[in-house]
Amino acid sequence: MAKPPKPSTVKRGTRVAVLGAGSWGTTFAKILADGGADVMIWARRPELAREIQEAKRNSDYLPGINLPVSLRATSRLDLALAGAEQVFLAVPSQSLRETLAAARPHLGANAIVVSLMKGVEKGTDLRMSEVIGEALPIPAEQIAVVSGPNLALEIAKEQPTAAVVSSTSLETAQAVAKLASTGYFRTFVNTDVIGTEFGGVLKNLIAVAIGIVDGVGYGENTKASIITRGLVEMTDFAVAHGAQVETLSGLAGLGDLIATCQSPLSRNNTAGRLLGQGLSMADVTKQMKQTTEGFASVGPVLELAKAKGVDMPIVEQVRQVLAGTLKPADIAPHLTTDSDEPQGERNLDDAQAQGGAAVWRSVKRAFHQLRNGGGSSLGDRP
Ligand SMILES: NC(=O)c1ccc[n+]([C@@H]2O[C@H](COP(=O)([O-])OP(=O)(O)OC[C@H]3O[C@@H](n4cnc5c(N)ncnc54)[C@H](O)[C@@H]3O)[C@@H](O)[C@H]2O)c1
Ligand SMILES: O=P(O)(O)OC[C@H](O)CO
Repeated sequence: MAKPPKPSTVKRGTRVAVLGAGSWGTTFAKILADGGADVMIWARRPELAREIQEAKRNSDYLPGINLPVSLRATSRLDLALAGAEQVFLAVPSQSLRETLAAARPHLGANAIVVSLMKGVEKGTDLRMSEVIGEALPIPAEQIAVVSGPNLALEIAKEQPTAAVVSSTSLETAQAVAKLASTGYFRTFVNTDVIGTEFGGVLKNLIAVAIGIVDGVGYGENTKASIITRGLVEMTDFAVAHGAQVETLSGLAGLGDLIATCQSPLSRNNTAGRLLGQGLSMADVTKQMKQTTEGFASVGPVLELAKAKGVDMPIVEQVRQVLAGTLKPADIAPHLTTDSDEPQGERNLDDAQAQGGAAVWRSVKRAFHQLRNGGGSSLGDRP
């Protein structure tokens, strides 16, 4: 068990709101309350708000977890948002826009708005911070995102972990990180919002692939190959969209990839396993009681990849399994390439051709830094 949190007096009592009382919203509300903030969580369903407010429990999403006595809950957005200096969003990605439309009239002009979500909006292909920027009249400097190896139930049990808070404004990232830190939850900061968000989105898709091969009955070699090649896919994609290479090897990339691919607690991993066992996408969706972001993200991610000419064989095969056009057992033999010619493992020449000189320079810079043991100016830092 982690040491009890020692909240700093500076942040004690800061008013914050958490919108969304599923597994991650409730767990994050606990982190913030344990860190000393004055937290009100908004649940869409009044009966859930009542359970959290009165019993300090969320039995559907976090069975067996006692929530902090200081945590308050409501099903009224106006009450949740009144006076909130920081607002944390943890609804399913596809419902963010409607949640923001309802929240907008009650939001303070200076409030920092933080996405805890790991999805891309269908139809617009926008990241969550981009949806927030479109839907709310606030500058990018007031928007932040949190990502990392953060399986909610483990954290709710106070098993220690870490995360990254990212904002184009380092000051904003630090203000959020200060509130969202407690004895069992350590937050780092960076300014690479693109890399931090895409890390969380993309690892979900690789975790679905891992679940699929697990469900088929393949072993550790297959999974290790997919994780390793998956990280290459994630990195190529994110860098082509402007991310820093080092973010993808940090908590929001590799860290989250490991956690999600290894854990049966992961919904994406679990959903993949059901697919691998032969269930259709429709049956898996019916069976999953919680949000499986990977299913909704696969289309938008492949569209974004196509726009930048990035090859994503693993994600493409996940799409085919979801569509029912590829047998789960056939996912592994196709992992590397359509070509009969052997390729260099990192396919840097491909990355150069696909992503252009900027990608190539970025990759070379990261390797140079690694070889020289140098730190990165933009990687996760305390
Ligand atoms: N659970 C985790 O371990 C975890 C960790 C990190 C990030 N995330 C991310 O957090 C986000 C939320 O995930 P979660 O695990 O809390 O999901 P969840 O399924 O546990 O909970 C989602 C909550 O949103 C509510 N909801 C559903 N539709 C809604 C709508 N239209 N409007 C408002 N509320 C609605 C649900 O009632 C539920 O309370 C996802 O993007 C997920 O990737 C989850
Ligand atoms: O349960 P998943 O698959 O949505 O993953 C939860 C978190 O994103 C893990 O960091």
